[in-house]
Amino acid sequence: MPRRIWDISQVLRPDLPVWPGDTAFAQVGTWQMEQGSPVNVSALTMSTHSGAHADAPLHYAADAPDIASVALEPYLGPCLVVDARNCGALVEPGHLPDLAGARRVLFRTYDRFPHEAWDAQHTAIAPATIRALADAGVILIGMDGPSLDPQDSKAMEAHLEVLAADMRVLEGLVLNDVPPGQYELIALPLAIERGDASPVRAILRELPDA
Ligand SMILES: Nc1ccccc1C(=O)C[C@H](N)C(=O)O
Ligand SMILES: [Zn+2]
Ligand SMILES: [Zn+2]
Repeated sequence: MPRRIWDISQVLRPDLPVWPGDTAFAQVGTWQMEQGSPVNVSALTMSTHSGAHADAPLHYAADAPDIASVALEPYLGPCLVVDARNCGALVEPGHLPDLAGARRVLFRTYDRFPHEAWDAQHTAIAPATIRALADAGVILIGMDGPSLDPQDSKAMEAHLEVLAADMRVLEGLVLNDVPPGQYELIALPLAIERGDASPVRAILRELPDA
């Protein structure tokens, strides 16, 4: 019996909601078969933070590693999905379940992911929660919201806690159809030189039978 896969990625498309003022996703044909080319080739324009993506430490620290330099281990392996839909503005330490030794934790904050419109009021992760996860040995934090910090944050406190613990980040995941529990995460970033982030094709897969 094949292990079930949940695709937790957003579809990258021209009307993809992006951070206010950020680069819209665009795709332009450069060679087209309908114009006699033997192949179709296109060019993409997009924010590094489009859709489901992995932040590089470079995003929140000017001299920190780019996305091409980070080790890949955090982005694949056992993972805990947590239902954090009723936490209000911030996921606080008191909202954490027993992590059961999880090294990768994904937070679901939406009943239904807002595919059609940017959510400026998205739930964020309290800095104290990041610290509690780091103290528990977590190496990767993911969420369905577009940022660990509130949209109007200037201090970027959650990201700076991630930096202090050298944790890795996934944002913009789609967790609508994923029950809380244990999975295998696969969400590898592209090796983009000087990249402050990279889109990922993120999936969860049923764990193999014990
Ligand atoms: N596109 C941006 C432009 C400016 C500031 C933030 C963003 C974000 O998308 C938030 C980002 N994903 C983050 O890691 O917090
Ligand atoms: Zn980001
Ligand atoms: Zn971020």
